[in-house]
Amino acid sequence: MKAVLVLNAGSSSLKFALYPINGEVAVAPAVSGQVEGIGATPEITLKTAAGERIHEAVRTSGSQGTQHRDALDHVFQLLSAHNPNLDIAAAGHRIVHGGEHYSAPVVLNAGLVDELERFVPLAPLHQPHNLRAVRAVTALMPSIPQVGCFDTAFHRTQPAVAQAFALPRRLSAEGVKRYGFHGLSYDYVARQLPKIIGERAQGAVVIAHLGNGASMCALRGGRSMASTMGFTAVEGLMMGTRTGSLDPGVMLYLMEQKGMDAKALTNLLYKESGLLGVSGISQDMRTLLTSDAPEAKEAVDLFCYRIARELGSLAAAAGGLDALVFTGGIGEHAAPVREKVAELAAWMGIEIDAAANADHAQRIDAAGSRVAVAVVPTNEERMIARYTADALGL
Ligand SMILES: Nc1ncnc2c1ncn2[C@@H]1O[C@H](COP(=O)(O)OP(=O)(O)O)[C@@H](O)[C@H]1O
Ligand SMILES: CC(=O)OP(=O)(O)O
Ligand SMILES: [Mg+2]
Repeated sequence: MKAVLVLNAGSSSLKFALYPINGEVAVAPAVSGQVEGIGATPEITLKTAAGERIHEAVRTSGSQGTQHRDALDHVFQLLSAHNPNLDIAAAGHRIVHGGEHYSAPVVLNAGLVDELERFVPLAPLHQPHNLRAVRAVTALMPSIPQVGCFDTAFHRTQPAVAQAFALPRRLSAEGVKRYGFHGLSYDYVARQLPKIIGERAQGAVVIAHLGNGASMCALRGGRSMASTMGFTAVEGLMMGTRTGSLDPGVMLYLMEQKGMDAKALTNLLYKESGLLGVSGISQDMRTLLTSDAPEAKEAVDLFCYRIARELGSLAAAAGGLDALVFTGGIGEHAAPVREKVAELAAWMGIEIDAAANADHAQRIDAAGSRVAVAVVPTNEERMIARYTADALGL
């Protein structure tokens, strides 16, 4: 079987897939799986080409970086053990930050990978793992071409005003501006929408990508108009372990009054905050939704409140609201989160059907809802496979 290998390293997950190619990329992967729970207790799930399901713990310890590395080794081990006849023609990678210059998928080489290393400080939970995956493939299969697909690319259609910070011009000229992330996910979901919400897909749409990393995107005519994430993937919504938007004055206070340096602040903003920090219990929405602790409820309530607040802001950027779409691990699976957001956004004409929501149905809006509400499972891997094949002319 000739196939494209897709690797998607998220902050808490490593998703992978093998898409057969036979003239064109298959719609469904022959083999797929993910390591979940990186940062806590990672477990790998693999669906083999024979339909067998393998689920096991990833032997690892230590930091998130070590866990990502062990997860990647485990993926390669399982893939080669279960696919002896595999012919990998190319590899496609999710690369979270492409900066100003990479607004389309690119064929990677060693020099380019070194250049993309510059963005590690702007995406410390992702970029190192994305680039490690590229280097690991080079070491194992030096002759296969590799393509990088950027999370930031989809947002380059945003008007200049949506990408600007109110900073002095010299900093904006250096590229200190809002980039936006989760673009592969928004791209995939936007392409599904016409089938699900009809012509409203061309109107004012807000997609909420709620995973361990979480952001929202306003779209018009299927193109990105604004996003909650900015220069880095820490702006915007509250996330699993990230603060989301924070009064910059808090950082000045922490530096001046508490003597915190950049490293300590990075840890605080990216790793110790969000659902984990507020609950003091877990970064995992599943754990919080089943906990009786009041701190767990407070964390979930804040998470939903922030989404509802940003929804108002993004509707302003899109010039209205015809549809709200949920995706990502939490968006696809956490009915109570969707319910709470809908309740807070009822004033915008959003009303959901409780039974459809509990079933995670594709359309969850109630009959009288002015705004269409949908749940669309994302598929960043499919997007990467397609971009990789296109970039290489496979
Ligand atoms: N059944 C579920 N109910 C509630 N939350 C879930 C469920 N399944 C997954 N999640 C949440 O989804 C998050 C992971 O989302 P995902 O999009 O896969 O993460 P990443 O941002 O690492 O790509 C987990 O942290 C978990 O909180
Ligand atoms: C950009 C980002 O936060 O990605 P993820 O949700 O996969 O962690
Ligand atoms: Mg993700």
